[in-house]
Amino acid sequence: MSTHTATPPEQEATASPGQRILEVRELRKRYAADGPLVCDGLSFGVEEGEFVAIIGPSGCGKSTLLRMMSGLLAPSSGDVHLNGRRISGPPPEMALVFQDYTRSLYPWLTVEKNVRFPLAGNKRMAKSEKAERVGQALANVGLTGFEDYHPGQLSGGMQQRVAIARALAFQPQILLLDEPFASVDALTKEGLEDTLLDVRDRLRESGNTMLMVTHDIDEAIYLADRIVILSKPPCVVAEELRVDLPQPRSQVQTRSDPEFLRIRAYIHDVMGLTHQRQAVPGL
Ligand SMILES: Nc1ncnc2c1ncn2[C@@H]1O[C@H](COP(=O)(O)OP(=O)(O)OP(=O)(O)O)[C@@H](O)[C@H]1O
Repeated sequence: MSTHTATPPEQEATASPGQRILEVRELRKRYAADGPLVCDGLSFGVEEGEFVAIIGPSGCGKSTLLRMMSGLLAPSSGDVHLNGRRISGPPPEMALVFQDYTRSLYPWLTVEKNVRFPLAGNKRMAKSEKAERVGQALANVGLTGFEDYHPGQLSGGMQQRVAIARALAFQPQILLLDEPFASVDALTKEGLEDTLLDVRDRLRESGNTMLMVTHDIDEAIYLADRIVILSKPPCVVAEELRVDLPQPRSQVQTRSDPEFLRIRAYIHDVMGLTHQRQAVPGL
């Protein structure tokens, strides 16, 4: 635990009262037997319906953790349980959205076919249900009317919305997002954050859970119900914080809420980012 001095935002020590669906237990990772330890015993849980953000310093192991949680990367020790079952490969209840949408979409397929792609192999699902899911997912991200476009005809932000729609059409119980908005400009990013919150509000009743890795502290506070802060490498969980900001969130009001600013100051302190700027002589 860090030796931070700021007061933690007032909160209860326990997580929200949903059912715990994902459990990370004592995860350790070395990429090579003689290589450095990247993760050193990470443990935390995620409740059904929560939006959890994972933040930490650059290179601390956030993507490594997410890949282990999605079953794409085997831990050196420890394990991840989803719905009480140990994950040993990508589980069917999970979908992923990555930072680099240019590599996650098929440029030769239309938007509609890109979003339908993960459902295509499901022989037991009726064509009409696939069409309904694709239509609903595109509506959820505000892309109705763009079904016949190709990714190259869309802006970067729209392409990332296609990638989110594709994950949603799959109707995952849990959606994992790895720095999904890191490659878009600041204004587009705000729009995408709000798209994600809208989607989340619409799916909240069905228990949809979201877990996002980001290096952007403000983004984590704006979006999440709870934040897991990782330490410098080899990473451990430095702190878990509940974010009790009013819903629905607003880019202007939420970000200027005194509680938002207090949480941000606290996280900076936990992460050792609180610097005092020195006056430069002569300026
Ligand atoms: N495939 C790999 N083989 C060997 N080392 C790796 C591999 N992938 C990541 N690493 C190392 O693991 C450490 C953590 O990397 P990771 O990408 O998980 O961090 P991160 O917190 O997501 O970084 P960033 O914030 O910069 O995106 C780094 O030192 C990185 O060099």
